[in-house]
Amino acid sequence: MRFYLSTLAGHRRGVLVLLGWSTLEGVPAFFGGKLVGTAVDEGFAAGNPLAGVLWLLAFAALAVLGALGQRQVFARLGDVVEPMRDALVTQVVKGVLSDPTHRRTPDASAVAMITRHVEVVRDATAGVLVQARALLVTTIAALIGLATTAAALIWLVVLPILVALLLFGLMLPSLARRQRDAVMADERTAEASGSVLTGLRDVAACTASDEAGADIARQVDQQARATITVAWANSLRATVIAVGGFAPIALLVAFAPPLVASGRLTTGAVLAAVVYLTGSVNPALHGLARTTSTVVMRLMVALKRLQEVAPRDAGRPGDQVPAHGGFLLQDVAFGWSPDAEPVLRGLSLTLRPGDHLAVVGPSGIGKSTMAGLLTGLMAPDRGSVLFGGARVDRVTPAVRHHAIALIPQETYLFTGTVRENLALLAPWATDRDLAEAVEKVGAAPLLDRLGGLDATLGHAGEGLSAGEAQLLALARVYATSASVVILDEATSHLDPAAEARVERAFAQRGGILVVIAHRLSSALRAGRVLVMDGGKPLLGAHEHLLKTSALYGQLMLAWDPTHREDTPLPKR
Ligand SMILES: Nc1ncnc2c1ncn2[C@@H]1O[C@H](COP(=O)(O)OP(=O)(O)OP(=O)(O)O)[C@@H](O)[C@H]1O
Repeated sequence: MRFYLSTLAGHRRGVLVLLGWSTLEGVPAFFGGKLVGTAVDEGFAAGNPLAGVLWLLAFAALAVLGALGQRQVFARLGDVVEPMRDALVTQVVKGVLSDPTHRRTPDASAVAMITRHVEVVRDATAGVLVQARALLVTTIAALIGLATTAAALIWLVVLPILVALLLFGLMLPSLARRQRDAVMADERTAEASGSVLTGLRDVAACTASDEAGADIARQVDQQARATITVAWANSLRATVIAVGGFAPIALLVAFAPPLVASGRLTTGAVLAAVVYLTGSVNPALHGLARTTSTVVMRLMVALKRLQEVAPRDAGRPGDQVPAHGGFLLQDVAFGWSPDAEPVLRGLSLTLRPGDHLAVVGPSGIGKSTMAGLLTGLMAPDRGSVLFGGARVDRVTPAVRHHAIALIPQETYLFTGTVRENLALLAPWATDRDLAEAVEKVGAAPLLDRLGGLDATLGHAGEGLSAGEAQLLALARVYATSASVVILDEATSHLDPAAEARVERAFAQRGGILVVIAHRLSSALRAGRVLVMDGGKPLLGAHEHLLKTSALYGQLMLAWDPTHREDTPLPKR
C-alpha cells in the first residue's frame, strides 16, 4: 500500500492536472440548477421566453465545457496509471524471480497471479480517478450550487444524504471482508484445479480422480457461496443509497409548496433544487457508492493480496529456509497416538551439509518414523526438529519439497518415457543432467538396455526388476536440487556393489545424506551411525559404537558372522 501510494505520489503533477480538469468538469453541475431556475424565474415565468431560452443555451454551453474537461481527464489518465502499473509489476515480479523458494525455475503461476492482481490495481486506480473523482466533484459542486440557490431547502437535502453515507461507511468493512473472501475462494478454486491439472497423470495413476473431483467441487461451491454473499451485501448497500438518494426528492415535494406560497422560495429555486438533485446529486451518489463498493474494494483487496503473495526480500529469515540448511533435533519424542507408547524418545542430533548418517535398528523400531519427522510430514510431540533454524513442519511446503528428498523402498514409476519418469521432480533438468544422474547411480547400462531417454516405460515400471526400478527412482532424486537426501531402504533390491555405488554417489553429491540401512555395510560407509533400539538412540562413529552398544555389536555379528567385537571391521 505504501509503495502504491508513493508511486502515485511520484506522479503528483499528473494527479494535479487531473484535478484541474475535474474542476472544469464540475462547472455544469454547479451552475446547472441555477441556470434552469433563472430561466424559469426571469424567463418563462416572467413572460420572457427568449431570456429563458438564452439561459438554457448558456447551460448547454457549460455542459459542452464540462465535456471538454472530461475528455482531458481521459486523455491524461494514462500518464498517471501506466507508470504506476509498470513500477508495481517491476517490484513484485522482481520479488518472485529472486524468491529462494524457486531457485532453479521462476514460479510462473505466482507471476501470473501477481500480474493479474496488478492489472486489477491498474484498472481500479483508473476507475477511482475517473469515476470516484468525477462523482465527488459533481456532488460537491451541485450541493454548493443548491446551497447558494435554495438555502431554505439545504437541510432537507443534506440530512438524508449524510445518514445514507454514514450507514454506507459503516457497511464498508464488512463489504471489504466479503469481497476478500470471494477473491480468496476464487484463488483456491484456481489452485485446486491447477494442481489437479498439472498432476493429472499422478491422479490417474493413483486412481484418485473421485477425490480430486470432489476437492475441486468443494472449492467451486465455496466460491459460489462467497459470490452470493457479496451480491447480498451489495444489494443492501444499493438499498441504503437508493433510500438516501430519493428521500430528499420526496421531502422537497412535500415541503416546497408551503415555502413557495409563503414567498420564501421562488418556483425557479424549487426547480433548480430538483435539477441539482435529479441531474447531479442523485446519480453521483449512486455512482459514488457503486464505485466505492466495487472499484475501491477491488483495489484494496488486490493491494492486500499483492502484499501477501509477493515475496519482499529474497532470503528473509523465518520459514523461508536457506537452500542448504542443516538439521537440529533436540530431545525429540514422537508417538503415533496420544495413548500409544512413543516410537521415538530423547532423540538429539545435528546434521550439517556434507554429513553422511546411517540409521540402523531392528524392524519396527522407528527408523521410517524418524525420516518422516525430518521431512516435516509430521511434527514431534516433544522437542524440536529445526531445518535451517526453522521448524521443518512449518517451512513453506514448496521450499521443503525442493530441499528435502525422501526415497522410500517402494518405487513410483508411471506410464511414460524414461525422461518423463526421471525428470518428475526436476522438470528443468536437461537430457545431460538426467544422463549424468543415471551414470552416477550406476544405471547407465539399464538406460542403454531400455533404449535411452525416449524409451517408454509400462504401467508402474512393468517389465523392470525391483532393483532396476529402484535405480531409476534414485537417479530421479539425484537429478534434483535437494540438499538433503534420505534413503529409506531405497536400495533394498540392489546387489551390495550397486548399493555401495549409489551411496557413494549421493555422499559425493554434497548436502546431507541419511541412509536408513537394511544392510550394515551402509553403516560402515557413513561418517556417523544412529542406533535405534527403542530407548534413547545412540549416536557415534562405527568404531565407537562397536565398543559402546551391545545392540550394534549384535547387529554386526548377525550381518557378518566372521566379525569379532575386538576386531573392528574395515571400511568398505
Ligand atoms: N502410520 C502409522 N500409524 C500408526 N503407527 C505406525 C504408522 N507407521 C508406523 N507405525 C508404527 O510405528 C512403529 C515404527 O515404525 P517404523 O516404520 O518407523 O519402523 P522402522 O524402524 O522403519 O521399521 P522397518 O525397518 O520395518 O521399516 C511401528 O510399531 C509401526 O507399527
